[in-house]
Amino acid sequence: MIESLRSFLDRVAGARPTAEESAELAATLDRLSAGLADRQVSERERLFARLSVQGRGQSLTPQLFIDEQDAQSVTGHVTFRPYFVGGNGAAHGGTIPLLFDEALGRLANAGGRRASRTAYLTVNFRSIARIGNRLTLTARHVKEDGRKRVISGELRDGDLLVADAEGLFVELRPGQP
Ligand SMILES: CCCCCCCC(=O)SCCNC(=O)CCNC(=O)[C@H](O)C(C)(C)COP(=O)(O)OP(=O)(O)OC[C@H]1O[C@@H](n2cnc3c(N)ncnc32)[C@H](O)[C@@H]1OP(=O)(O)O
Repeated sequence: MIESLRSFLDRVAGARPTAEESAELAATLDRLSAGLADRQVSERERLFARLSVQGRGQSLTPQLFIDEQDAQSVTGHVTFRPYFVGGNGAAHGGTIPLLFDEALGRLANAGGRRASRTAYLTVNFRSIARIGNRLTLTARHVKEDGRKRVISGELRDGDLLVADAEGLFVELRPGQP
């Protein structure tokens, strides 16, 4: 279902429907939304945003496929689809930190470590992330100091460095949301 939603969003991003077609589509979408009105459940019960599902079952985030992961590092790949275009064939700048937050956050909480949240995330944009290109993401656990975990990451298009990032993740205290 989420994959169909992603494909639809890609088609919307690439299309220029007529006013009449837009109105028809809007009516169809409103009908689909109404169909889910009776199926609203708590966050825990939803399919959306689950770590166990590839791409987290979430249409918001660029779909990150994990190739290898242990407690110290993660390697994966991602292709920014048409939905993520910012302009001129490049992914929207905001989607790169989104991807890093997802990847670095996963690693920060991997290996039996207790749950943490992003305190800061610094991203350097080195070259554009081209829509449709398969990019490689690597992240590694740099250091740990009490509740603080520093994780770094790189996004590459072949040998070309697209972006690099550093995040601080702070372990949550019991009861901290
Ligand atoms: C597994 C799922 C994959 C996806 C994961 C994605 C993760 C996320 O995106 S989480 C959502 C985004 N992040 C948030 O919403 C976090 C909002 N902020 C908070 O909740 C809190 O500020 C939080 C938890 C980060 C830190 O607060 P708190 O627990 O009170 O820590 P606090 O006592 O202030 O600081 C702890 C240490 O971290 C340091 N620190 C905290 N924030 C920062 C910061 N922004 N920069 C530098 N240092 C910081 C403090 O200086 C302190 O250091 P020390 O122990 O050496 O004195």
